[in-house]
Amino acid sequence: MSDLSVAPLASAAEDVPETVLDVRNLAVSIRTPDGVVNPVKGVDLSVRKGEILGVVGESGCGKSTTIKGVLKLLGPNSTVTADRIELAGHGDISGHSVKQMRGVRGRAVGFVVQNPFGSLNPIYTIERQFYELQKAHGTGVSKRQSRDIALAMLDGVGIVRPERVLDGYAHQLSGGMAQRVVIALATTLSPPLLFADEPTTGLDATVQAQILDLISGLVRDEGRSMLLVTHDLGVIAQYCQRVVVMYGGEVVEEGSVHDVMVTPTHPYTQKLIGSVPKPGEKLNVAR
Ligand SMILES: Nc1ncnc2c1ncn2[C@@H]1O[C@H](COP(=O)(O)OP(=O)(O)OP(=O)(O)O)[C@@H](O)[C@H]1O
Repeated sequence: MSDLSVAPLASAAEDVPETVLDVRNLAVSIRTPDGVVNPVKGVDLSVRKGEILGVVGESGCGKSTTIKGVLKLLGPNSTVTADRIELAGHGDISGHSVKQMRGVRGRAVGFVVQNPFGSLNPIYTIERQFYELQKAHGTGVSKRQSRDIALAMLDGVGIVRPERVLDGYAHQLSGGMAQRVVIALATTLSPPLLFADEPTTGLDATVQAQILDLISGLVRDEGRSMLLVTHDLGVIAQYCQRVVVMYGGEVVEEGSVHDVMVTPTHPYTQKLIGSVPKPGEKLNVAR
């Protein structure tokens, strides 16, 4: 994606939207055999109700570590600190244990990862993965009910003949289908907030657009909010209302997509925007 035409601004009715996630001064340090690294250094960000907040920046700038830090998905060799992480309906979750966070993920925050095959269990049928999710959250849903819910969820993410997918395994799915299944799983318990970390990496351009249309529809049509991590400014321009630009583990710029794209103030953002080829621009291609 390289089209930088900007998505419409939020309507006047959304002038003072509720904040569903407010992260203040998030920092992550990771102990490695070569010493301690600090990939996230005091990040502030907030997601408002009904919006898609884009987090953009070059590879290695700390985007994934930021969201994994919020969700406590980093390994035991990491330390996550924050002044606060306010999640609507849950208060400040910055002090939550890993166990408490298991109750938050799935129910309060759905997570769509970069590689769907990494989050699907290779030895369980897809049906069982839906049921395990219900069990893990103690919903009391029976196997039969879980199957019916799963069929509806798969249908909702555009999977034709969902019963075939339910009875099969992850390795039988294409990348795009697997990501649809992950999206269905991530939204089964109706979390009001979704995190999507480069959800279309490795998919071809047509499928990328289908998946992004699907997840943005889940926000637009179902009143959710989303934090969307990407390195692609075209995706930010097309799908997000506000954007946070990260560089070297810090937020260097934040604002409406329109303002940041049209009048970027930070030199890194200016370079990032300047590096996107414009339609009709002559490219220097080596022969
Ligand atoms: N477990 C780890 N051990 C050592 N370094 C790590 C670890 N996890 C992350 N890092 C480092 O932290 C930095 C930020 O990584 P992160 O994956 O958050 O970047 P990113 O912006 O999401 O990049 P990408 O777009 O490539 O996914 C990188 O320099 C990475 O090498």
